[in-house]
Amino acid sequence: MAMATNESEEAGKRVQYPLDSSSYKILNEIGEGVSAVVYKAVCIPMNSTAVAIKSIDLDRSRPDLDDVRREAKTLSLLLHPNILKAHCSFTVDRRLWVVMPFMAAGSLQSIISHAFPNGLTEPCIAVVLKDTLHALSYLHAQGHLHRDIKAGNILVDSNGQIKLGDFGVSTSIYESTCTSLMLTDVAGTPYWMAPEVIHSHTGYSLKADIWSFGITALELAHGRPPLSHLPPSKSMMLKITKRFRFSDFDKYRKGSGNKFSKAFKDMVASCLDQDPSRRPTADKLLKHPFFKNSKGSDFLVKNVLQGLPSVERRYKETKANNLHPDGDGDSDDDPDMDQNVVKQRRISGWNFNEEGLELDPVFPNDDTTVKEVRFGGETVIQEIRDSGSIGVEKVKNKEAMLATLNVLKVSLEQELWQVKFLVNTIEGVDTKVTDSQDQMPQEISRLRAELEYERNKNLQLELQLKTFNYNLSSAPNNTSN
Ligand SMILES: Nc1ncnc2c1ncn2[C@@H]1O[C@H](COP(=O)(O)OP(=O)(O)OP(=O)(O)O)[C@@H](O)[C@H]1O
Repeated sequence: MAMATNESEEAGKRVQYPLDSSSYKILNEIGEGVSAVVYKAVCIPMNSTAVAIKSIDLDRSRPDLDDVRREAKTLSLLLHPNILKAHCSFTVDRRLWVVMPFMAAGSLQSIISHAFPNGLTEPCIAVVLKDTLHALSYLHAQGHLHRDIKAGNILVDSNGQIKLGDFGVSTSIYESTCTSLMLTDVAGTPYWMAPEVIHSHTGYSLKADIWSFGITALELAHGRPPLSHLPPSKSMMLKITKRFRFSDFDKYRKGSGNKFSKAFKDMVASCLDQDPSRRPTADKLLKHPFFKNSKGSDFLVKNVLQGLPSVERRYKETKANNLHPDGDGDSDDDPDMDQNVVKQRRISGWNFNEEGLELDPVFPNDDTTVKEVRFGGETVIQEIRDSGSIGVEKVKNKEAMLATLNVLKVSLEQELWQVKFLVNTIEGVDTKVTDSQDQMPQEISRLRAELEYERNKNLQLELQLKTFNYNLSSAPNNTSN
């Protein structure tokens, strides 16, 4: 496939980056997406300038090829200091190489997951989000939706400069076949998707980016997006069936009620309005009091980037941790990582956290003979190891608890299925995606079975959510709207 672009502009001058792979020397792997690997490399004929190369597997992303073309086209037309513009792109065997400026600190997602697991402070969030809004305001003025706003797509360079990247699913409302400037296809990453993108019969428009922007604000504040403890399909369901309220997410972190300023909460809440027409535009958000005293990029360097390991080192550590969650990863020279590992090894059980709809790890204290399970602040199961008996204590609101636990059960079953699928894939058991004609029927029936499985689970889930919502609305002290 012949597909090559060369669009780089530096300091007002057009700079031609070479369109052949031999001009680049790959140094390290620094990230990976669904069907792409990102490398740090140098461009040899350009005084060995550092670049990032996103190498997209065209076979694995075949259905997304239009996205790839769209990304190249979109980027070639945009020029803004807060938008990451590719230097060039060309094909290498069955892969598309997109050569980009190297953003030395990597993505905000990689930064928070490594160094700020509980989120950034508000002044740091304001710096990041303000520049993201500048990029969004420009994009929207050009009639473009980004459609994948999230911390993983906000990149930072060593000077603390912020750039919005990854235009894989972005699109122009003017290219849409609808006359009402509305789109109808589902694109983006589930946790950050606006409800109308998932569900609406009437389509969605620029305000879908504003929803994702609000979710990104929460992601930066908490270290992860809301509902991310659920598998993606379920987070979508919850978003559709239950109004998402900022206060819901605020409860996730114990004692965090006063953690955020009124201005921050107000700004996020306005982005997360279920009604897209009531969400502010990017331009209006820029005038919000939350951004009034926003600091500059130096502040980010001092408070976030200083002391941060390189993006390649962070990626290596994350990969090692994912491969060896029991701590056999490459952590020899990092005491913080060792501590983490010790913690992970010492988890003795899980407590169900009703408010967060998730499991909290239990760290054993040395003389524990009693292992308890708590629900809604109450001990409901006490295991006394000496006698070997398990006692079920007070169970308040049994039905609601059962419905919630059933939702959790389905979630765990799905995760178990995903783990099995991964194990099979790694072991090479009948899960290889293949192009070969004679293996296609086998592949189709496998996919059919997978689809059937997902459909059944979703049906089950819908039923459970109905019961759950019914129980909530019929509870005597119900205050939800
Ligand atoms: N230009 C760049 N400079 C430095 N690091 C980069 C650059 N582009 C990407 N990265 C790193 O690579 C990681 C993966 O990027 P990529 O765009 O492939 O995936 P993603 O956006 O996280 O996932 P996906 O696009 O599949 O949803 C990023 O999180 C970031 O840390």
